[in-house]
Amino acid sequence: MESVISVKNLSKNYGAARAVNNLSFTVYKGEIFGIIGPNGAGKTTTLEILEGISVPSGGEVEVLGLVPSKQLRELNKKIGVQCQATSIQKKMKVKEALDLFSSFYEGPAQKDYLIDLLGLKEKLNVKFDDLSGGWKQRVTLALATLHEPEILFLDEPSMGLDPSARREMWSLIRLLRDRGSTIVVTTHYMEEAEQLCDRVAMIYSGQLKALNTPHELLNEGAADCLAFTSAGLSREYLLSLPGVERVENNLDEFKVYCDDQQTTAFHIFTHCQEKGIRLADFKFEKGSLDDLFVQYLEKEKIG
Ligand SMILES: Nc1ncnc2c1ncn2[C@@H]1O[C@H](COP(=O)(O)OP(=O)(O)OP(=O)(O)O)[C@@H](O)[C@H]1O
Repeated sequence: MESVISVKNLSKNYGAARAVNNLSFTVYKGEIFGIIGPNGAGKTTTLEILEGISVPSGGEVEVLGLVPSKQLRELNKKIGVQCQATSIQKKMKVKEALDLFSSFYEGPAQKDYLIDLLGLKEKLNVKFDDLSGGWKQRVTLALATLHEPEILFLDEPSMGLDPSARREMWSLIRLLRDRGSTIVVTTHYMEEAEQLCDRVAMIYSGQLKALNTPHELLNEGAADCLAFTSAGLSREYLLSLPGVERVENNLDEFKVYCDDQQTTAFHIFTHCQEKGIRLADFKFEKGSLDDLFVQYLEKEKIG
């Protein structure tokens, strides 16, 4: 596999605060690489260093064989960065924005192709500010892709989109990947990481906590859970059962994360039978990346 981004022992300090702390990873050509983490984890800072917008405090970064902080002009010809919707003039029409951005690039910009691919034809004469959130994201995606970048950087590309617009956005991102771009994407949405990304780096407090395919991350670490409703069971009782790692509840709705669903279910059923406690909507659920993420955060708090 060809490496297109190499990050070794990267750190970034803001005064005494460490936004990124000894981070190392490699991104391979043609993959959708996700960076996930809670607010303040260091996702945007990492992305900005890769894009050459921010200078690292320590470590080594190479993007397509270039050092972003020193070779920005060359890098900008090869990478695409999705800008925030707020950075486009509100009154500018979609067509005008596409023309303006195309004029920044020397080579033949693939404007017409992108208009077709992203279905922008019907919106060309609409002012940017009159577009819905989903359409704004499509336009900023097109603007970042006009020069057929080798790597496309997307910071929270589906932030604020409804579930159907989010799915459409994923399809578009996959199309761009299938056309040959490598995609680096940050996200808060674990479902997005699970559905969209080929590999995912989980970061917390600027440090890498896990890096793998979503499937392997789940196999390695995510606890499965039992979900049910019961007015007669307490959180304390459930936490006292062997093999139970965590209990989430909202009034009488419970999620019990455990290492062996069968055994834990057996304990709960036996207890409820003996005490005459009613259980409803009992389900065996697979762990998700969301669950895995909460597990990491809880371990971190305890540690
Ligand atoms: N320009 C700056 N000056 C000082 N501190 C900063 C600056 N930019 C980021 N930070 C701090 O660095 C840490 C990482 O911020 P960053 O924006 O990279 O996190 P993030 O994972 O992208 O968060 P979010 O999901 O909220 O966007 C935070 O504690 C943040 O407050």
